[in-house]
Amino acid sequence: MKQPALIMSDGLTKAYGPTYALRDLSLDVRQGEVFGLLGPNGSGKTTTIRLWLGLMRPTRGRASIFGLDCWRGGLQVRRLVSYLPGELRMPGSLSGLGVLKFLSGLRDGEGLDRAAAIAERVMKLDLSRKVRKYSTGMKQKLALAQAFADPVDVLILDEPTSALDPSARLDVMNLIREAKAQGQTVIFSGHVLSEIESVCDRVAILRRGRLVHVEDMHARRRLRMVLARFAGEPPLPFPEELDLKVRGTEGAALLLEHGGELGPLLRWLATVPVEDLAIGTEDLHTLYNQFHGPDVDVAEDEDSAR
Ligand SMILES: Nc1ncnc2c1ncn2[C@@H]1O[C@H](COP(=O)(O)OP(=O)(O)OP(=O)(O)O)[C@@H](O)[C@H]1O
Repeated sequence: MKQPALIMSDGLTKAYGPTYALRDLSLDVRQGEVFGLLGPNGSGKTTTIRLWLGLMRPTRGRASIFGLDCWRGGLQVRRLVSYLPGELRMPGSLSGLGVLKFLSGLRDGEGLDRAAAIAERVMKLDLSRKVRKYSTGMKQKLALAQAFADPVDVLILDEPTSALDPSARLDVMNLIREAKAQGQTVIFSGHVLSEIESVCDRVAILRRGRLVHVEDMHARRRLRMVLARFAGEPPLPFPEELDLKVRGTEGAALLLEHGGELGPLLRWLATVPVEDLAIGTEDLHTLYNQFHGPDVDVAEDEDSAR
């Protein structure tokens, strides 16, 4: 069953003079899902997040979260949502624990024990050290510990792993899975496709301020790519019940997309003259490259805001 929409955006637009940072975003995020925002630098991810948090006023359109208008109800929205900004500023004179006390104090101290536990046990931080002596990655870990501990239903994380080493990245993916298991909705932006692939329920791809694609990752994980070289002509048309489509050719082989069950496909393959066969999955890179690969013509996006 589809979850109800938690965040609704309708024609959401932000322009700076003649430049669109975001244009006509109509997109819903459902309650309880892990939602990824993907796109190259400057594609509008942070703008989307800041509009959803009511940190800036839309030029046109609107967004709501929990039914509250994100801009007019911004203060309330920010009480209900935990936000990890892409650029962190922390008072360097405080210790790690001091920062957690300060941040959790904004929510009446709730979440401090959990934040300290995540920071020490998962992120392996020394909370007695002054934050000015923390590395960039350590500061990001500290802020993440607080974000995951906040007693809220929604987490919005702007590039949460940008400064982290590979093992800390895995820890963050596990914390996102735990958050989802507890019923929280998690939205995060990023550039590491494998991370997004591993945890997201759905992914939105942005290009130059426009939403160009939304992918259901569950359907994608079920999708199989079949590379088959047939003796003679390929046995077209394929039986309808197989859910098999031709994606293209690779040399003498056909590249097929298969969305159905494996059993019927294998049984059918045993009845046709296949000379060579490979079955695999398709990673998110292939999809991303359809919108951002070297062959993509972006000239059609070059509109002015006026
Ligand atoms: N204050 C501003 N004034 C003018 N243009 C801005 C301003 N803030 C953002 N922009 C522009 O809006 C566009 C979208 O920026 P945004 O920060 O949303 O991108 P992003 O996808 O988050 O990028 P990154 O991956 O680098 O964080 C960019 O072209 C950027 O230059």
